[in-house]
Amino acid sequence: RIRAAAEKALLGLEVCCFICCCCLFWLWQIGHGYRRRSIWIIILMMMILIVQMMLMSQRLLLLRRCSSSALSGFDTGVLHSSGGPRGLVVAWVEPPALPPRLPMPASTAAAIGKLPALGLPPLPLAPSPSSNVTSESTFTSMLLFSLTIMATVVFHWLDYLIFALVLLISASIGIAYHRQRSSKDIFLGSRQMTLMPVTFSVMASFISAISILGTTAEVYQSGVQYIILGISYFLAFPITAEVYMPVLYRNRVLTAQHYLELRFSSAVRTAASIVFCIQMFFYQAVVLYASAITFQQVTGLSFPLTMVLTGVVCTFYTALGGIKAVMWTDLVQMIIVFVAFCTLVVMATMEVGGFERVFEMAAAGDRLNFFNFNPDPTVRHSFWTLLFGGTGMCLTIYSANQAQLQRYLSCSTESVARRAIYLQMPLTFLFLCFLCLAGLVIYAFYSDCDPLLSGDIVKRDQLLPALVVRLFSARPGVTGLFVSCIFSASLSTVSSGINSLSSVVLEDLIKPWQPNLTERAAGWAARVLAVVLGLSTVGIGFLATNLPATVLQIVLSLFGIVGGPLLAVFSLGILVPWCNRYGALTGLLASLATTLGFSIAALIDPPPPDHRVFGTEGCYNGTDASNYTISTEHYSNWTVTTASLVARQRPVHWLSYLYYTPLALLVAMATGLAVSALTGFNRAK
Ligand SMILES: O=C(O)CCCC[C@@H]1SC[C@@H]2NC(=O)N[C@@H]21
Repeated sequence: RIRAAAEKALLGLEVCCFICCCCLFWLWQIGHGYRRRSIWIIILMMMILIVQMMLMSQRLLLLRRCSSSALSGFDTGVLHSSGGPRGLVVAWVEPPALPPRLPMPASTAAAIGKLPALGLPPLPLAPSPSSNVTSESTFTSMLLFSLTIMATVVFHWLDYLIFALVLLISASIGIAYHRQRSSKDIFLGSRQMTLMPVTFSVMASFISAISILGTTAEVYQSGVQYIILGISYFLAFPITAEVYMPVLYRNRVLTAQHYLELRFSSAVRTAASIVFCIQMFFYQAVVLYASAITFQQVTGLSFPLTMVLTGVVCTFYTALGGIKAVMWTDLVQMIIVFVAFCTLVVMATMEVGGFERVFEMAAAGDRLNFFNFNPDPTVRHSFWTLLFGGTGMCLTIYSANQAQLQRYLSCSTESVARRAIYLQMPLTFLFLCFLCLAGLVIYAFYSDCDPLLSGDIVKRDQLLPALVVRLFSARPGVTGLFVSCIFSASLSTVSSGINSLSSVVLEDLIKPWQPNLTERAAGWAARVLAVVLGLSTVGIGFLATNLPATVLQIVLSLFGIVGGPLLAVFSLGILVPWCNRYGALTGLLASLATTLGFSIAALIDPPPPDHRVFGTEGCYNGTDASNYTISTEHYSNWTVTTASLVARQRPVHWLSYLYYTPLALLVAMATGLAVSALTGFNRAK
């Protein structure tokens, strides 16, 4: 313990010294004429520091595991130590396997067998030390959980190499584009961007660890019907390309909100900018959180460290290179994500017995449920909610979000922007198909023992990393590939988010009050803002540890609750020529109040989960049959509550979260038109 504390203190000291040196060096460089070589020195120092942090953090965790097993009286393994290249600890050897599983008592099996017939999820396993952690779902439990698995997962040098290469590529592109001077360069790449980077950047900006972890978890727990969302792409993207994008492009604005000032008033612009900032802040935080939990699970690095690492790397290249760096790194990162993820899915499919076996298991577990035509709007996912709600959700992302609109505005011509939207459409759909396949592979692997119920993981979002660790931890390079994929997906999203946030804060919130800001000063302000906003996002990311649902559902709800009203105000501007500034402002606020009201009501009185049955028969360790009795008692309360929820008349606030955007559109249109009529339509001054 003393050694661990000393190592920690040393690491802290090292990080502080490094940051101070970098700042001093940077200031000195600015004072003495900037030289490109100096950046490489900083990058090199950073790489050394990162590798050092990784090695030290692993050593710390092994030390901690060693001391905690000694303290708890369990002597579960043997720690082999030597002065090998990895530092203090070289290997952790597990004790002999537990005695074979005993058959489950017949009475217990019968009781458990009846549960699915009642439409209820199966029995959770007996409370074990790890499943106690499951129920906590707090930041502390995440840390505890990480401690239990960290020592068993050892990142091979090849994994580190792959990962370091990915980091190096992103950072170098940032450096290559560091010469952006004005805010127009930094935010719109001087309006010279070409088809390829724009296409991949449009795709990458909203495909992060959230889509990867969340979609796979969604398919695992509720089946493949989520793929219907892909059909909504074929509605939403053409609408974006033909209706929303041209209006914004032709107005030659620097931010999307600027259009709202031209069309309505500065008050509408300011209100919309604040709403956008709130949305993006929380979104970025969840993206960082999602990649950090994967990172922690696979590499063994601590959760706070991975949060800071992700945040710092993308803040660095965003602040340095502006949108050009962001878009070119997006291109590289998206290629890495695509290739790495598809390779992994195919490899995992082979590991679990091939495509046929995956689909067989999925069919047996009722996961091949493509079509649910139930028109009830309170059904979380049905064909209709996914199609219409999904179209609305995609429109909030692709038609009314500065992060995307910035990409269209940076194109050399309108036709490039339009072609980019159409080109990324099939690619995004293809990626969704791979995500759904990955969800089915997870199901095939865990169909007889749900890892959440068995206490192997603490959140559903950890299903995919858990599978990768189980299947590939012995194969050098594969886990590195997976982490690089998650990391690249998140870097591209967070960097786009930081760049768009700083553009909105500078152009829509600061410049109207400081109109005399010179171009050079604005360029520097943009960089400082990127650093401040990037680091603040890391701070907020720590709050994301207590989320009540999967990261995907949380973020898609956020897009509906906050992005829906934003889409509504753009739609009022573009589609409703009679709407005036009063109508637009009231429409925005009324729709925001409505979506917020619905979501708060759903949080207070949540709908019952619509998950399918999870397998547990394979998890029974059989050492103590009385565990089941304890669980049955514990479970009966839950059963009664859930059964009463299922039987209850479904209230309106159980509205599917995917319908928040259509709801916002309806409310904004109605109030916007009514208020415009009352205030004399466009005659109002
Ligand atoms: O991944 C994220 O950061 C947020 C989720 C955004 C969902 C959109 S819908 C279109 C595109 N396809 C996906 O699979 N994810 C994004």
